[in-house]
Amino acid sequence: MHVAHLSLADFRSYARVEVSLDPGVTAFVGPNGQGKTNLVEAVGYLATLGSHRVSSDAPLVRMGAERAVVRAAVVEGERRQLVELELNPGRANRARINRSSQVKPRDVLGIVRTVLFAPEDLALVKGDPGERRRFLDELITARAPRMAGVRSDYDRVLKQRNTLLKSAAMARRHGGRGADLSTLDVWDQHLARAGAELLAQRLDLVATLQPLADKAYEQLAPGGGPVSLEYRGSAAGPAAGEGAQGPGTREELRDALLGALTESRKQEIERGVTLVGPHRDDLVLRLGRLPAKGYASHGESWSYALALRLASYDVLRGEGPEPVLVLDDVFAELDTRRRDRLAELVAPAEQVLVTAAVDADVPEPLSGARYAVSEGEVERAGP
Ligand SMILES: Nc1ncnc2c1ncn2[C@@H]1O[C@H](COP(=O)(O)OP(=O)(O)OP(=O)(O)O)[C@@H](O)[C@H]1O
Repeated sequence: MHVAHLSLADFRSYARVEVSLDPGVTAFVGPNGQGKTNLVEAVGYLATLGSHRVSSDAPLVRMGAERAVVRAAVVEGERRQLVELELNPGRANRARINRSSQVKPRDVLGIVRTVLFAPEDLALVKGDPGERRRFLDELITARAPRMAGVRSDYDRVLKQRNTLLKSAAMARRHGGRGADLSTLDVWDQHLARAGAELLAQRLDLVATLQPLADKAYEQLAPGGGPVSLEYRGSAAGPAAGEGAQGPGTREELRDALLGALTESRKQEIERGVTLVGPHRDDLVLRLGRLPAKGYASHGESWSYALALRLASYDVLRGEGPEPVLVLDDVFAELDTRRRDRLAELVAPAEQVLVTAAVDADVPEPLSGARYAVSEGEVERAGP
């Protein structure tokens, strides 16, 4: 698939901007802070309903404006669809497909598919487990958009369960008899059901990613691997991910989560927080025998992050419409060898959007359409 037209209103620094795009490579080039990333961030938002830079929508709305609108014409084979998202921080966002009446924002997921490479990706390797969970969850949602609903169910149940545990912990600390925990069993059931679904998808994804990430790393840094991915579940036992060879059944995973919740209940009531479940899990990335986090060099960490994104691209491309590749400011961060390898690997994709401060940062294999971005103006600069 490719994005044929992007239209923004009050998004980030843009009051209004219209950009027509062709398949193949398009580079947005211009000095720092001119709005290049803002453009590709909007494309990413259509694919994930989130930004790769911020966790809330408020910074995406132009300062002083009330709402932002992101619109795109998306072409998949013979089919052309128009997707529109209206961002209303503090209120519900709205969405439309083909100028229809309103749909739920989640209904647009799957129309635009992206794999986005950005300097922030280094945190996949060096950052906290939350970064890697987000990576996995965004990818499982791109593979199966209905997972957006499962994720939000899980988050909602977790929040309610935590509120209950917190009030129990507070009551204990203040010498009371403790809060009414009779509903905890019900929350456990809900949490285990949504958690098992999430876990099953994550385990399946990790098994699918593993050989692809290893191959991608070898292409980027020959001889530097192997890389291996291990899902580390907070609920002990193979069914829940610890040392798992493959995903267990939903029932096995649900039972493992329920068992772990029962085991840690006393501690959870003391601490006032849910201690087991997919929200506490991690993806351990190894390079050779060592964990990449804490051991890999800066260059190796970069190669690892790029390999994870390339593997994501392979997964999505193998299962559905080809995603748009977005490379936001990554080439300036790489040495010549890695930069050339990456460029060769992504060049054949149906659509590649690149941002760079100067022309020289766009490698040769990615020569294509150019837009100059300066002071909020986006102008075709070639060819
Ligand atoms: N909500 C907002 N309202 C108005 N301006 C904003 C908003 N969010 C970001 N900006 C402005 O957008 C600019 C940053 O744009 P962007 O991140 O796209 O830059 P860039 O061209 O990619 O730069 P670099 O090469 O440094 O990454 C900054 O000047 C910032 O002040």
